[in-house]
Amino acid sequence: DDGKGGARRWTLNDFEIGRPLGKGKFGNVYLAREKKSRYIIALKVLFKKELQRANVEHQLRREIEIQTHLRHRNILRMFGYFHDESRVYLILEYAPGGELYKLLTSQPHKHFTEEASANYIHQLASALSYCHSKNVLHRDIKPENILVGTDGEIKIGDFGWSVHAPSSKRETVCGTLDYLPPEMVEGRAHDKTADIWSIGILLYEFLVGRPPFETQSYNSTYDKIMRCEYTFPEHVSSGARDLIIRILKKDPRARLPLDEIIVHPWVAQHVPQEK
Ligand SMILES: COCCOc1ccc2cc1OCC(=O)N(C)CCCNCc1c[nH]c3ncnc(c13)N2
Repeated sequence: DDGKGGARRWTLNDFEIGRPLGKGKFGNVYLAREKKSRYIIALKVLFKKELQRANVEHQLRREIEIQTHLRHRNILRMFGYFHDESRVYLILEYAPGGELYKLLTSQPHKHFTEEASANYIHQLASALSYCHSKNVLHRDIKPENILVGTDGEIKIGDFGWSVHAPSSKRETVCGTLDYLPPEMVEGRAHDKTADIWSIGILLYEFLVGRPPFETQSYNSTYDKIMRCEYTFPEHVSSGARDLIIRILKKDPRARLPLDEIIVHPWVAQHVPQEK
């Protein structure tokens, strides 16, 4: 053991496995406790066969490399990993609040208050600003990948698609288009401004309860994203509309930069500034 805890050789024997926290694409996440320290963690178990079948081992290596080096209160820590003959295990910070989208759908009106939304966006923008300062893009920011820690702070979790900037990686866009900016929908080159777009989508979804371009079909969502066409329900305040309009610009260079999102008047009025 190198005493740093990060580089030591962990094995499954070092942990007591608790209840499942959720089922993912390539494996499940379990509550677990490291036996010696009694430290509670989340253990994500991935099956090597599944990873090989989907040809994502390189992506997982990149994700482990990235996430083990990121340190930010709003980014889910990855303390380390190990593997046996059939599985890869990720040792992760445990987020007791679970998935943010479950919190969103359990709200009485299916959307967060303006105060909660402003605090979440402030935390997301500072986490992304930190990632961008390390030249890391996230590229897959959606409520399913955001977890809730103790006393309600949020943690960006799944880094399944993060890459180093700039990138024109044309990974097959599986799943929803809702969070992708026009340049990624068209598979063109994208950079850090793609993450800024998805923060605008998330802010709209926190306030309204659904993403702005959601429709019944892939094609009509595609068209609305390309036309940047969306409307606000009347309960959304003018301050929140102003911020969203300044973020959801089709031209990536016109989008409000992260450090201006953090100090936007609508955010500042809801977030205690000493953070
Ligand atoms: C390649 O993988 C990279 C890391 O991906 C993840 C890290 C941590 C995760 C989930 C991750 O991916 C998504 C996923 O597997 N699910 C959808 C399963 C259930 C969601 N989590 C439930 C959950 C509740 N309290 C938690 N505290 C910490 N981590 C959690 C959770 N989940």
